[in-house]
Amino acid sequence: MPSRLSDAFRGQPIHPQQLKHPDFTSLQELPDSYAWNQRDDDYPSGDAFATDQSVPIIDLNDPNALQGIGHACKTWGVFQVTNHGIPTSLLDMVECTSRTLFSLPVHQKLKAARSPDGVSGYGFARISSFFSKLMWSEGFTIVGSPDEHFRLIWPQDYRNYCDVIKEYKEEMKKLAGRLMWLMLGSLGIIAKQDIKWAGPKGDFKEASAVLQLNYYPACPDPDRAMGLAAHTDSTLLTILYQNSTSGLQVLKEGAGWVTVPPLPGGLVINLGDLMHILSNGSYPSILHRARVNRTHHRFSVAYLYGPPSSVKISPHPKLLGPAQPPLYRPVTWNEYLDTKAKHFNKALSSVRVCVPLNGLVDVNEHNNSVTVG
Ligand SMILES: C=C1C[C@]23C[C@@]1(O)CC[C@H]2[C@@]12CCC[C@@](C)(C(=O)O1)[C@H]2[C@@H]3C(=O)O
Ligand SMILES: O=C(O)CCC(=O)C(=O)O
Ligand SMILES: [Fe+2]
Repeated sequence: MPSRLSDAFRGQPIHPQQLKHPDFTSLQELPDSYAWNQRDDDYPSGDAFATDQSVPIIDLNDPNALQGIGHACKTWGVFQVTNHGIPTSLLDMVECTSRTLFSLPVHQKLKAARSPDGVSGYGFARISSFFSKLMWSEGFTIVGSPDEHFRLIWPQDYRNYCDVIKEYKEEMKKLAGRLMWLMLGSLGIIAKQDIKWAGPKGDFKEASAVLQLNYYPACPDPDRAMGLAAHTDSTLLTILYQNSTSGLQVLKEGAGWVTVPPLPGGLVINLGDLMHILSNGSYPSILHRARVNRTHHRFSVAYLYGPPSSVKISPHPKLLGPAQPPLYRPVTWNEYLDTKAKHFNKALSSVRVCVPLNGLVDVNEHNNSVTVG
């Protein structure tokens, strides 16, 4: 099992045909390979339902933010934050970098193409291989430093772009650490020593992260196209910046697909599968997708946040008891990414512990170490 994030997909290369990239600007109508039918997506499709429910908005300066976050995590698995401390100028600069990158001619972007078994670089979303139709989007994944790839794209002036990305990642890391403590606090986990990997200062210094730049070109037939198909993130949490064009939708039980409207200066926080595991199933990971727009391009930037590569995430001992056995076996982020690359939306159930009728807890698949009587 590879231990570095950049090697996560060595065993699951993407088929070369899925790496070909069209020039979206030259397409006047939607090619059949991009036209989705309901059966191409496993989940309820069509327009977002008319609903009066909306994703919670939490003001991080509010003294009641912790309670609000706890409620949002339990009932939604997603919320938006304001007063998060990330300067608007930095959000603008990242959007501008992304806009400049995706506006380049395809042959230029392909100089930094993601390799079939790699994580970093330009290409389709990793989940594309699970769908028979193509997604109306382009992505650029950054693991560690963007230098190597940006130098291939902008040989003269890559440094300024790299600096923007580095600053953005640093600011996101601080915010993610803060959100981690709020989420953990809302679960009743408050002591620094309860999460060893938070480090001596409790700043989650060794945490891992991946930055994903997404671009959704304007689309001649948006109702039949799909920007990014329904998925949960494999992360602990994801901090998503979206520009002023809406497109993000989340699936809420009882309400269907709910659009998450862009909030000026706001950021969307998605709970990922690892947080679901850590909370022993009490916080859901949110199923979400991105739709596209007839006249407007859309950009989003996802900061995908997980534990240090060597750390196994498991249901937190503070949440367990005789009546609350662990529902999931321990996994590192890399092991989970490998499982996700094989099983996609069945990944969570494939790391779920089987609870037989005799009350003994056993674990399925690769792990044979946990038996709780
Ligand atoms: C660390 C990762 C999470 C991610 C797969 C990846 O290796 C790098 C890209 C991430 C992303 C972004 C778009 C949606 C997603 C499902 C995908 O296909 O690639 C996520 C992956 C994930 O969270 O599992
Ligand atoms: O573009 C969006 O709104 C969603 C992006 C996303 O889900 C992701 O990058 O994981
Ligand atoms: Fe996502």
